[in-house]
Amino acid sequence: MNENKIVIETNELTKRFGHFTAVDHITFNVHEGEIFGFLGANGAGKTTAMRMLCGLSKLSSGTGKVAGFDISRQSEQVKRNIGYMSQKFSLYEDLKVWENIRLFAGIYGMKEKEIAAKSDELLASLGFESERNTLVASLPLGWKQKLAFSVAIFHEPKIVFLDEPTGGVDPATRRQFWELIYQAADKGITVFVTTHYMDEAEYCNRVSIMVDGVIEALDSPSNLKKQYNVLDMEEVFFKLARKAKRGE
Ligand SMILES: Nc1ncnc2c1ncn2[C@@H]1O[C@H](COP(=O)(O)OP(=O)(O)OP(=O)(O)O)[C@@H](O)[C@H]1O
Repeated sequence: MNENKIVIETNELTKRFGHFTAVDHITFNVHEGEIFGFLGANGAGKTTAMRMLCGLSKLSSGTGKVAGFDISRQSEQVKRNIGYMSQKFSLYEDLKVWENIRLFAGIYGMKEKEIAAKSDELLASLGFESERNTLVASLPLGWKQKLAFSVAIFHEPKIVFLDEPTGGVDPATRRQFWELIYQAADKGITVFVTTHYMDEAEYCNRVSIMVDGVIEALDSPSNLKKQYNVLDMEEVFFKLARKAKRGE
């Protein structure tokens, strides 16, 4: 991680839907190569904030920069420099494994030759060589998640945004997924990840915890545990999230 280089910065970032303020003046920075956990209870505003950071949703007020580009005025450049994996899934179920890789790499403007060489490498590193021609629909969920993540970083973006990437799989499969996250961070890719699993929060360099649209806490897991005088992130989260009015 390079603490001298900021790759995500927001200043009073806000999103309103009518009279309801979903994201309420949030301000924070993320460093290059950092694994940044973006936590909050259901409805806290994580997805809404992430969509603004990815250039997918207009800000109501405030400012933000991602990979050096202004998220309001340069949203196209933002999109070209990031990877995104949504909780609802980014792969086409009715396409084969290699067709998905080629499709997404093509969207990001990669050349056929480069795609062919890198997809062989990718399938080998995932141990998926024999699944090249398998329809994604028939893969187990944990495999789909690994493939979706690998596709999201195939074009080597500066930052990858992961919205609850490991929902619905067992702890061992989630740990395998986190191995991929660490490998990406080692290559200098910044990882911005939302999760409801507190064991995953422990794996992050820093985490922020959102409550009702506001960032209530932001620090490393060890500092947060000290600050709240508890033994694990589950307890930190519980202390903060129980204040939430949303979702009651
Ligand atoms: N398009 C919309 N119109 C009106 N309200 C919305 C819209 N999108 C989100 N909201 C509201 O904004 C709040 C924040 O939603 P958001 O999906 O960002 O939360 P979240 O923290 O990602 O929750 P989850 O963990 O359940 O995904 C919720 O109260 C939600 O109902």
